[in-house]
Amino acid sequence: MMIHTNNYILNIKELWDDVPEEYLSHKERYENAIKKAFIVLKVLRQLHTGNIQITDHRTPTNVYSIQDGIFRNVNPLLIHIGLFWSTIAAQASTEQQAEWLQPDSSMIGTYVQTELGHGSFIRGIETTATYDSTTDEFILHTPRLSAYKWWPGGLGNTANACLVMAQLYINGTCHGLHIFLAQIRDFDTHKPLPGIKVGEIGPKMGFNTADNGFLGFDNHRIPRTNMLMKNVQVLRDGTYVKPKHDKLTYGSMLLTRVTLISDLAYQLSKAATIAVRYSAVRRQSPIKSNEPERQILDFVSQQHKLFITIASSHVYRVVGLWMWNSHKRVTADIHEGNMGQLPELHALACCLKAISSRDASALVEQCRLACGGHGYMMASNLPQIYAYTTAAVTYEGEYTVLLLQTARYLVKFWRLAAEHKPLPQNFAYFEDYIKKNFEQWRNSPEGIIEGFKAIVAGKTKAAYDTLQCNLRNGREFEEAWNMASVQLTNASEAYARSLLCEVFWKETVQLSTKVSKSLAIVLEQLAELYLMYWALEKHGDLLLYSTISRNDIEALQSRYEELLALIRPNAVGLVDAFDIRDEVLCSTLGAYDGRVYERMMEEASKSPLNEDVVNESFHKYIRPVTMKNKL
Ligand SMILES: CCCCC/C=C\C/C=C\C/C=C\C/C=C\C/C=C\CC/C=C/C(=O)SCCNC(=O)CCNC(=O)[C@H](O)C(C)(C)COP(=O)(O)OP(=O)(O)OC[C@H]1O[C@@H](n2cnc3c(N)ncnc32)[C@H](O)[C@@H]1OP(=O)(O)O
Ligand SMILES: Cc1cc2nc3c(=O)[nH]c(=O)nc-3n(C[C@H](O)[C@H](O)[C@H](O)COP(=O)(O)OP(=O)(O)OC[C@H]3O[C@@H](n4cnc5c(N)ncnc54)[C@H](O)[C@@H]3O)c2cc1C
Repeated sequence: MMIHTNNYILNIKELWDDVPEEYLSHKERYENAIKKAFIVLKVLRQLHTGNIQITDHRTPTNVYSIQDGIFRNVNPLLIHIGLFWSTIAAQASTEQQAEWLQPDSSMIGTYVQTELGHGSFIRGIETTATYDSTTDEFILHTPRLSAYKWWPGGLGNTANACLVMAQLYINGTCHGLHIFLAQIRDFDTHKPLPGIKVGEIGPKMGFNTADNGFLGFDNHRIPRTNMLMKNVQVLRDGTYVKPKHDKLTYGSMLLTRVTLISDLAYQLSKAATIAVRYSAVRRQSPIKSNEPERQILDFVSQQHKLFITIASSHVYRVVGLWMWNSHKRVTADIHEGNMGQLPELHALACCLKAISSRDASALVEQCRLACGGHGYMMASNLPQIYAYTTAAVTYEGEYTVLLLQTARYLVKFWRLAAEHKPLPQNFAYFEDYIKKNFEQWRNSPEGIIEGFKAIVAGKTKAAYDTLQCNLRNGREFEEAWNMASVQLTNASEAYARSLLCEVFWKETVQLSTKVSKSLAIVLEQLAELYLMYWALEKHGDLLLYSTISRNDIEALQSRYEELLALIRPNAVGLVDAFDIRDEVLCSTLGAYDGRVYERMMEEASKSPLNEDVVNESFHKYIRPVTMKNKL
């Protein structure tokens, strides 16, 4: 059968709710989501086996975006598809993949790493996998409460298998963290297997359809061949064959951090679409008293809140793709046994994941606030997008923790520069900074990019000097590092921003040569707006570390305001171009037809509190008090 994926899915009636999910209980929400997840999984399997074929492209990307509308929250199988499968594909041996990655497999899996006691510091994970050579098995064990796995998506009720991160012990020696496939529920009855304690962790700020769970093992045995063995092996006699790089086990986190950048671009495009369309419909007060009320999008302060969101969505789309291509390149190198590019990829992924999630959650919230009171309604969908987006600041590596990883990388290059040793080309500006080879400030995108590099150099130097000073004062390295950590994270943040500006500007200039003149103008305006916005936000840093002057900053401010005016006529077109269907956007404020007030009234009529003209609580509780002396 030939189908158009979106139309096909849109026509599956059971996937679309009559009652908005906010009115369901915690349990009903999960059950509703799981019903839909398995309808979608069936479609994906049919696509995979060729039983249905598609007429549109970019599937499963299409399926991924349309699921937003289906779930309004999170697909409970997101981790099964996004992390369980992908980790097996990346870290299991060819034989294991052939066995486990069957399209009709009974396994529904999840990625089980975080514990009650440890999330960020994964070397502290306490779950153990001890090799028993007499039976050729690993024994998975949870030694204490803090070692209980806690958080994995889909673990609570859905998964019957999981990839578990545990400390590997062979003959009393700990070999560190490794990943094991463990069945946790019976495939047929779905009851937890003996020695497994599993359940759901309860309601959260968002992700309420993801049935995040807890898991404990009581000496649970799995075959030796269930350790993921592509990069590292345990042989039958207990011989441990080391990986080529000891962080290859962390590969799934690296991949998800890279993928997330694009996902956050998509979340930003949804928030921008809602807030810009609403701002074009909403009129509130005239600008001149004798004129009619104006669209709130005409207020320059409103443009300041929204156009940066449109621009940022493009930044993260472009940079997400750039990182995806780097990941592909580095992974190919790793296959060839060359690990040389891995540290750089890790450093970039860490700071870009941290900053993209922080930007995205701040900008989604800014869009919500820009919609005034109506943005506070669940029916606007902005609260859900915020709750989803802000979680990304924490999961897959907490914000500060990841920035500190990138700081290690920056400090290494600063040390080389300080010791006048050769530097790679992309850090040549460290040497320029040390030699005080400062460029004359230019009020242009290229000038701003240079300015941001000066900030990176200046902040890395400041952090490095503090570190050295702490060391000279007799502190141990780790303690000295902790004392400098505010400055270290500042340096990483600046590094991420300079990368975002440079990659976005260069890619936009390149793209502009391939599109129509009129489109090129708008794309360059957006890119320039992004750079100007951040130059103004960071003007204090530019004053400290670059050759910018007060006059330059004033000129930047004028150009920024000019750009807002230039973008204004195209604002609605720009968000329409994100091409997000109403069924996916799920917003009374952001629908394409602009019927905001009609949709709000229609949604309000779905409230169960409007089912009875007089709610029974009036008779039970209100009337006895208010009418007490009058009856
Ligand atoms: C229905 C249709 C669906 C269709 C779906 C289709 C597609 C979907 C696909 C994808 C989905 C897209 C997006 C996903 C969207 C949403 C996600 C949804 C849910 C969220 C799920 C969340 C999951 C999780 O959170 S899993 C748990 C994650 N946990 C963490 O991230 C922990 C963070 N901590 C760490 O990573 C580490 O502890 C640490 C901080 C890196 C420190 O590690 P440690 O071993 O202590 O190392 P150090 O001593 O600090 O450093 C030593 C040395 O190693 C280097 N290093 C560290 N890590 C790495 C690495 N990964 N790679 C390379 N090198 C590394 C480090 O730099 C240092 O080097 P140096 O000594 O030279 O400096
Ligand atoms: C919605 C959601 C979904 C998730 N899904 C999964 C999943 O599917 N599988 C899974 O395994 N896990 C999952 N997680 C867990 C997630 O990966 C962890 O919560 C995350 O890695 C952060 O760890 P933590 O909670 O231990 O925070 P902590 O590390 O306890 O952080 C608390 C504070 O301490 C600070 N801090 C910690 N260490 C340092 C340090 N070294 N230096 C400076 N400051 C530090 C942090 O900056 C932060 O401010 C999920 C979490 C959420 C919220």
